[in-house]
Amino acid sequence: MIPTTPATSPNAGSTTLPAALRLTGVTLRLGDETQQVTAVDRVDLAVAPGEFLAVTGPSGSGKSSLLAVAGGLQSPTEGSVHVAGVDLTTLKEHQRTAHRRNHIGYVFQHANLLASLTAREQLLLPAHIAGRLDNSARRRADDLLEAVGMSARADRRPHQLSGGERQRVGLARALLLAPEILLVDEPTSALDRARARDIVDLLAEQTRAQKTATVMVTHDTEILDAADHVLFLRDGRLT
Ligand SMILES: Nc1ncnc2c1ncn2[C@@H]1O[C@H](COP(=O)(O)OP(=O)(O)OP(=O)(O)O)[C@@H](O)[C@H]1O
Repeated sequence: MIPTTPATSPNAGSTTLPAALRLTGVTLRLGDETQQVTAVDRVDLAVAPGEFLAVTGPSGSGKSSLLAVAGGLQSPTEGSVHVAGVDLTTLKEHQRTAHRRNHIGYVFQHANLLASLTAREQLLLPAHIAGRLDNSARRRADDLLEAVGMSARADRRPHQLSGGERQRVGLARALLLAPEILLVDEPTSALDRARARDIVDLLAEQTRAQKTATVMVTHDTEILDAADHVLFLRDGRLT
């Protein structure tokens, strides 16, 4: 049986909802024996549904590593990572992939859209891959395109969209399969100030509307106010 843990979120302020994402004593060491780096160092973290957590810190502080471990893309050297009640570190590779697909949405730094697909098709692709491309997925895609203000451009391909519009599509795509957890990597690095504000406000709004447990890592200190909580990372340690 897969163990489950009903944890509450210690950094969730007034919320007492069980954490959708929980990292306990997580350490990630990278490199070989001659040159080893502790990229993530004994991190404890919990994020509840509808909570927007921002993690910031200097270059090399471990932000991307933390996100990779939280999303099950990298296994921690020590500690546990609970996603929707299941400890990823106890799963086999194929189980972890399936669990990730069902419970986690990712928003990447550069949207990572496929050049040949329209905005609507970008959203439908994860449903197709998951074998869930039905009428309800199509309706949800249209609703999400509307929510991120992209209905009028649903038939455009990435080269016909601005950087901000591509990020909006990337966010809508990440939300298509209604993930409990949304992991966001430097969403504003390719955007000007106005578009950066736009996308981070949209992230906050969608976190509440879709009740996702959202973790955003960013250098961009001007967008931190959109988050419910901000944690600082230095040398892999949360402060
Ligand atoms: N594959 C790897 N092998 C060895 N060390 C690594 C590897 N990947 C990252 N590191 C090191 O781990 C530490 C954390 O890196 P990470 O990329 O997580 O930081 P970051 O805060 O995301 O940095 P940035 O903001 O510059 O993207 C750094 O010291 C980095 O040099």
